[in-house]
Amino acid sequence: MAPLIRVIGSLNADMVSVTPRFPDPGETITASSYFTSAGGKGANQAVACGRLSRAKPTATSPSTEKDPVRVEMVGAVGGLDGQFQALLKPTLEKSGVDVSRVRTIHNAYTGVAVIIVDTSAGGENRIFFSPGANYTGMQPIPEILGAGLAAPVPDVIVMQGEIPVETVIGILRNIKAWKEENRAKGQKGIEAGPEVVLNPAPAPPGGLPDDVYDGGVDHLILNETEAELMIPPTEQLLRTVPDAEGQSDREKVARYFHKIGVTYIIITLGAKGVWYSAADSGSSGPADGVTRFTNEIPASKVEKVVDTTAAGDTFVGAYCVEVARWRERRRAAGKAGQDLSIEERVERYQKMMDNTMKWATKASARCVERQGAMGSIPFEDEI
Ligand SMILES: Nc1ncnc2c1ncn2[C@@H]1O[C@H](COP(=O)(O)OP(=O)(O)OP(=O)(O)O)[C@@H](O)[C@H]1O
Repeated sequence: MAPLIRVIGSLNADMVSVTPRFPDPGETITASSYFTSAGGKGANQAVACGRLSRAKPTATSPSTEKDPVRVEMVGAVGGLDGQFQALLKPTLEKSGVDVSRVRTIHNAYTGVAVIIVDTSAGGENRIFFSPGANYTGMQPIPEILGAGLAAPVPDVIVMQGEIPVETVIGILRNIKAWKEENRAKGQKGIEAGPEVVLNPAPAPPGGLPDDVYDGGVDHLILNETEAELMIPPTEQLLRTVPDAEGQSDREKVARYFHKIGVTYIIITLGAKGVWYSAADSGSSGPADGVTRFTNEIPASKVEKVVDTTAAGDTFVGAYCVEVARWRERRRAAGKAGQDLSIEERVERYQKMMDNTMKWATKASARCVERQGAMGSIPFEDEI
């Protein structure tokens, strides 16, 4: 059975008005164009996972993959509008995403991002996000908190910050408790539970409580702004990781999150590329006993930067597809490779991480060459 990725997050309708300038207070100006599109960080990342594990369907060949990575979306939409049926469902399904776990909240609206693009300011935008069902339908009730581990338990769980932070925390604590129980029963490595990828965008002010990370988050993907917002003030940070004194910002971030239990910390650097730090942190880490390794991978070459929206979501999707495939390979290998020396395992994991970063930077480079958000996310055969 192909590996399963479950994305738990937001679904939005993006309403985009393109204008020659932003209106002043009290002023009405006529937009030069308007369009709607499917959006939301959750839905974008689900679409990225779906597309980046499939070839683009064509009229003669609707699906070219026999057993591609399975992708599920968990989220909530409103019943007071037709946005899900008209906009989100068709796009998600055409990208290979199973939407049967998306709930409809009858007395709510689907989340909306009203986006104004100012053509005189080089396409700069202003965004007004109304969460709607992403909040009312994703409150931390037992059904939602159990969504991560609902059968069949996925290989990879992905979350972002556009649903209530209490829900994100509750889901992470449930996963952590479940994995701890499994480990106590002697289950190790991929048997102990899913890999959790957290992309805290937007970053919750003050970050998340420290206890959710160890066993709750295996992979943390942040851009530079989010990295800054997710760590405590320096004085407090240095109490947790005194050896980060005098280190660069990214080193501080990595040392801090490794210390509180995260195995992979990935900081995306926009046009500069990406930096990562990987460390041993138990069974889901590179390998028991492995020391830490870091690397910076430059951004992939771009013909012309057209629109960087959704570059981060494309990166996350590409990364998650690779994590799902690592697990598939590990499952297929069984006990093979377990007798490697620590040096051999480090070399193997470093190669795997570098290849994953190169693939994810290539995928996000294709996205920035195209106009739009969800529509600009490429399929696997377009990389
Ligand atoms: N101008 C660019 N040229 C090439 N690659 C880019 C460019 N901008 C972004 N990327 C790629 O996309 C990845 C993610 O970009 P970035 O760090 O801007 O994330 P982000 O802030 O989450 O993005 P966004 O919020 O715009 O979706 C980068 O690591 C890089 O590989």
